[in-house]
Amino acid sequence: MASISMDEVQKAFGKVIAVDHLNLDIQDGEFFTFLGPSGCGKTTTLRMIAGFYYPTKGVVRFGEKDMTRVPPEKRNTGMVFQNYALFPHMTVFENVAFGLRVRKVSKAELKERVRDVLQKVRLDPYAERQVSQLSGGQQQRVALARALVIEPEILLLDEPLSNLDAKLRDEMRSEILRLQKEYNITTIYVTHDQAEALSMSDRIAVFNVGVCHQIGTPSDIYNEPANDFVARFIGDINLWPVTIQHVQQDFLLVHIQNGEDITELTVKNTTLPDEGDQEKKLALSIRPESITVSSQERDGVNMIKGTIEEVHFFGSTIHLVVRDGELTYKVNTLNNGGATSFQVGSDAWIELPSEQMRVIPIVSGDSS
Ligand SMILES: Nc1ncnc2c1ncn2[C@@H]1O[C@H](COP(=O)(O)OP(=O)(O)OP(=O)(O)O)[C@@H](O)[C@H]1O
Repeated sequence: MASISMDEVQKAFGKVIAVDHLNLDIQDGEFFTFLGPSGCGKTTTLRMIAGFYYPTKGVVRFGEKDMTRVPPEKRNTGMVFQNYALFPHMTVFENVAFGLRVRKVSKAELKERVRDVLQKVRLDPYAERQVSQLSGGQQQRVALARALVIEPEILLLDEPLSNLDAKLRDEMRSEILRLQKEYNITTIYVTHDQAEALSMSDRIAVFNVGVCHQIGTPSDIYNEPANDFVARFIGDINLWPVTIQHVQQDFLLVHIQNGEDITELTVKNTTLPDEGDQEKKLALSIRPESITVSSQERDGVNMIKGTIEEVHFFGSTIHLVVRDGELTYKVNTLNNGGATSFQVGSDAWIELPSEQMRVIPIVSGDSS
């Protein structure tokens, strides 16, 4: 096993800065995900860890060892590529054995190690099949077996499930997690799929345009997004430009513009961003499931009367859009029977709990 650190890493391709000022510490045995939209620098970062690219600036370490300019074959990393990169006309056995032959492992040991890993990925009955005769999911398992057979210290997975249909993807997610725990191997997983990242990872790094915006556990990232980019990229969210009117010991008084009017809300003080970030433009954020809704009149702090504009029925949950003047609120509520009283055009009382709202810096130039 190995820990990985990246210290002030930059990678430039000519004038394109693919990754900048990257600082990461990945623990031994951790399942760590790089998440972000297309072109944000995830693959470039993974390739710097694999050694396919060397950084333009900064240092990459495995444990205490400086690996910045060590070639890939001397790194002991196993990589699974998006398109699997298998040899289609070779058998499953030969594909998996390839890395061991390159490493001049004895015949007997090779046979044993390939058989063992094929069993672990549940492909032993297919050892003599040609790869071109396998399904997508089976090919994915061959790619995993090929990466694992060399007993790497670090497993690198680049969007490994993106070519599979939804059902197979679910199956392979569990399979990858099972193997990762069984081998107890430090794993880096690249994806643009937030559900995949949230459900699989110990920790996630969220990237956009070459910059890492936040590193944290799935619940940190979801519940306490560092800025509007992270908030918007992960899950659904209500976001409005906000001004802070008054800071009290426990509470902030904030204003959001509602057409010509102002909506005044009370927010728990602990959600104020760090001092440096308070210089930036700020947004108020709250998840749709954190807003409570009733079709009965209610009183209370941060209670808003609105009109239901949209109702989307999902079975276990109901998603509403509630309008008050120029502002709309996305509200997700559990279907507990009574929820059928939510009709388009009828009144609704929504409450924005003060401890569920966060004031976050706007970094993406768009807070709508
Ligand atoms: N070999 C290269 N030469 C020039 N530019 C590159 C090269 N590789 C990547 N880039 C650029 O660097 C940026 C980051 O690319 P990267 O492949 O790391 O993104 P990504 O997040 O993995 O995207 P995707 O999910 O689409 O694979 C992009 O702007 C890309 O065009």
